[in-house]
Amino acid sequence: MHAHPDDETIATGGTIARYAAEGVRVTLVTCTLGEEGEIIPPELARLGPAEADQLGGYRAGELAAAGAALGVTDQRYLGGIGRWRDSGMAGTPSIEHPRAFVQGSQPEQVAQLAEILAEVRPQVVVTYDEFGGYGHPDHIRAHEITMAAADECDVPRVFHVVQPATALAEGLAALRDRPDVPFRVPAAGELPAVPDARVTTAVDIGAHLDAKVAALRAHATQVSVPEPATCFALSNGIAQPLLDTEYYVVAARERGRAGDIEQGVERDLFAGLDR
Ligand SMILES: CC(=O)N[C@H]1[C@@H](O[C@@H]2[C@H](O)[C@H](O)[C@@H](O)[C@H](O)[C@H]2O)O[C@H](CO)[C@@H](O)[C@@H]1O
Ligand SMILES: [Zn+2]
Repeated sequence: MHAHPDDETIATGGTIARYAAEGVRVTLVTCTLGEEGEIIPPELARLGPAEADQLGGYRAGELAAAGAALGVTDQRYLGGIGRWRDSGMAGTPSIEHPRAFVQGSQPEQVAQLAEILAEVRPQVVVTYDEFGGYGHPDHIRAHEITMAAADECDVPRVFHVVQPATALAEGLAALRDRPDVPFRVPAAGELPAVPDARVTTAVDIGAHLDAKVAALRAHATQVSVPEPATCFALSNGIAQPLLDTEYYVVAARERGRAGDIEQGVERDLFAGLDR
C-alpha cells in the first residue's frame, strides 16, 4: 500500500519482484497519481501542475511500466484512478486542493482499502511506519488508513518498510569511494533511518535487483539511475544506495501485536504462513 507512483519501487520493489517471481499474488494499491511531483527530465517539465497539469496521467503510465517490470499483475488506485490527488510536500499550497489525499475523509479512505482487503484477503500487507518513512503527509495518511483497514479486516500480518541505520550508512560509504556516482552522497544521518534493533524481517532481494532497477528507470520523471546502477537519486539529486536487502518491522502478527518474534531477524514476510 503506497502513496505515490514510485514509492512501490523505491521502498519495496525488490520484495515485490521476489514474491511475484515466487508465485505470490501481489496486489499493489497506490493512493494518488503523484500530480505534484517535481520533474527531472527538462523535456517533460511542462507536464507539471503549473502548465499542462498532465503529470498524474503520465505517472500512471510510469507506474504501469514499473509494475510490469516487477511482475505485478494486480495494480489498483485507492478509490479508483484519480479519486485522490497528491497532496504535495508538507507546507505546500497543493495540500489545500479539494481532492488532496490528506483532505479526504479518512473513514471513506479506510473503507475503500477495506473493500480491497475483503476481496483479496491478503496474508501480508506492507506499508510505511507512523512517520511515513520520511514524513510526507501522503505517506503518513497511507500508514494510518492501512493500519485501520488491516485491523478491521483481520489481516494476519502487517509490516512497515524501513531503512535501518547501519545498512544505509554502509551503502552510502560504498558509494563515497566510487568515481562513477553522479550525485551528492549524503552524510550518514542525512537520510531517514531507524535503529537496527527495530528490524524484525530482512528480505534478500539480491536476485531481483535488475527488476528493481528497471522499475526505477520506468519512473523517469522522479528517479535517476546511473549506469552502472549502484544507486539512484530523486529530483533532489541526493544519492541513495541500491541495497540487496529490503527491511521491515512487523506491526501486527496473527499471534498478537508485534513482539512475538523469536530471537533474531526473520528472512521471509510469510514465515510460518501457508502461502
Ligand atoms: C519518494 C516520494 O515520496 N516522492 C514524492 C515526493 O517527491 C519529492 C518532492 O518532490 C520534493 O520536493 C523533492 O525535493 C524530492 O526530491 C522528491 O522526491 O513528493 C512529491 C509531491 O508530493 C510526490 O509526487 C513524489 O512522489
Ligand atoms: Zn511517496
